[in-house]
Amino acid sequence: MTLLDDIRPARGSSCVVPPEAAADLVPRIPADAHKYSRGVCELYVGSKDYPGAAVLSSCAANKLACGYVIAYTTSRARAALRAQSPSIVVRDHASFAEVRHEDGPRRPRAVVVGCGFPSSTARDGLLRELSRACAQGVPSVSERPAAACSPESIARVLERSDCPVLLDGGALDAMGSGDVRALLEKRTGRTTAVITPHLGEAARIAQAMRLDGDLAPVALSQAIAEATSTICMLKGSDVWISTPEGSTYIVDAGTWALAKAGTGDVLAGAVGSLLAYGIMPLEAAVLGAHIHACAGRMAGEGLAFGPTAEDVLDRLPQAAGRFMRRTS
Ligand SMILES: NC(=O)C1=CN([C@@H]2O[C@H](COP(=O)(O)OP(=O)(O)OC[C@H]3O[C@@H](n4cnc5c(N)ncnc54)[C@H](OP(=O)(O)O)[C@@H]3O)[C@@H](O)[C@H]2O)[C@@H](O)CC1
Ligand SMILES: Nc1ncnc2c1ncn2[C@@H]1O[C@H](COP(=O)(O)OP(=O)(O)O)[C@@H](O)[C@H]1O
Repeated sequence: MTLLDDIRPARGSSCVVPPEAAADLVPRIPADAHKYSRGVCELYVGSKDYPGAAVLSSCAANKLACGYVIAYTTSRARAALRAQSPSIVVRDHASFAEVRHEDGPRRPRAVVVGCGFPSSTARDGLLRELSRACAQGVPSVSERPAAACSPESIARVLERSDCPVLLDGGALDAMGSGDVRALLEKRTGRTTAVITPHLGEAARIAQAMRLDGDLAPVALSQAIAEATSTICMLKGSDVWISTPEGSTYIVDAGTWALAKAGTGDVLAGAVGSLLAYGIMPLEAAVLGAHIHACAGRMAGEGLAFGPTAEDVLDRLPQAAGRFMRRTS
């Protein structure tokens, strides 16, 4: 039984989640909390071409509920993160697959993967670039563009992560792999994966899985959630959040101001943080979408052309606080 059960739509239908219902999901941090009890969020993000997505997603995770953020990323993103947010622990991209992820209280409680990994469209170009680079001398492992986002790499992330996993950006191309879908199907309850496609990524997933890509957003989100056994957060002017059981929750609190590069990376990190704190995947998706929408509205207040993703990122803590005040 969860708080959202009160408004759960019947299989195949949808409902709008009012901000009041989302506010009920905001956890109160206990007075005796410590950084590990609040949860470790690990992010395997960024690439040579998109270090910024690693910075935005990791900083977003650090601004919400979890107590400890570890970013596995490329050298440029590590340098940027050290400068912008020294409280985030940074490690080499390649070491994600090598390190023994801590057991006990220090174990990751959520993993975010794929923000800033090139999509299949972008990857075709990068692969050509890689072949050219290889002809001139092999690039360092951590900078190899295609390695991190291959279906095999995403499958390894799923196999190694006994915790909720959120897949975004280039990691979403792995939905086309039967092996990856088999691993996702084994995940239930707390470890159910969350995926965060925008409409373009959703169309690519639908094509790879032979679903009808022309469906309206609610039906498309439901079809993808059921076919991939995930909580699908389909991102557009609203966020359509569907469960593998076939219900869709709509967060319609956003603003055109969020239509700006990088705001999706902020959303991924924010939801990852809530998952790492221990909030169940559906609830984390709904609450994260509401906090993100509220941060977008706050950041856009009085601006003719809206804020940047960095502005939205900066408003996340206050946006979460607004939800708490709404209930008290
Ligand atoms: N600073 C950084 O490091 C940043 C890094 N980023 C990272 O870049 C990576 C690639 O992600 P991406 O979204 O930029 O490109 P991609 O996956 O190829 O899809 C784009 C194509 O999809 C289509 N499309 C249709 N509807 C759409 C919609 N509603 N919203 C968006 N697109 C829509 C449209 O095609 P069209 O329909 O026009 O043919 C469009 O050409 C990813 O890992 C991300 O994390 C970004 O976050 C930015 C900041
Ligand atoms: N017109 C809009 N109204 C409300 N929210 C929007 C609008 N356009 C985009 N968004 C939100 O902005 C975010 C964009 O995510 P995404 O396309 O993945 O961006 P990026 O990959 O550049 O980070 C999503 O959360 C989406 O719901």
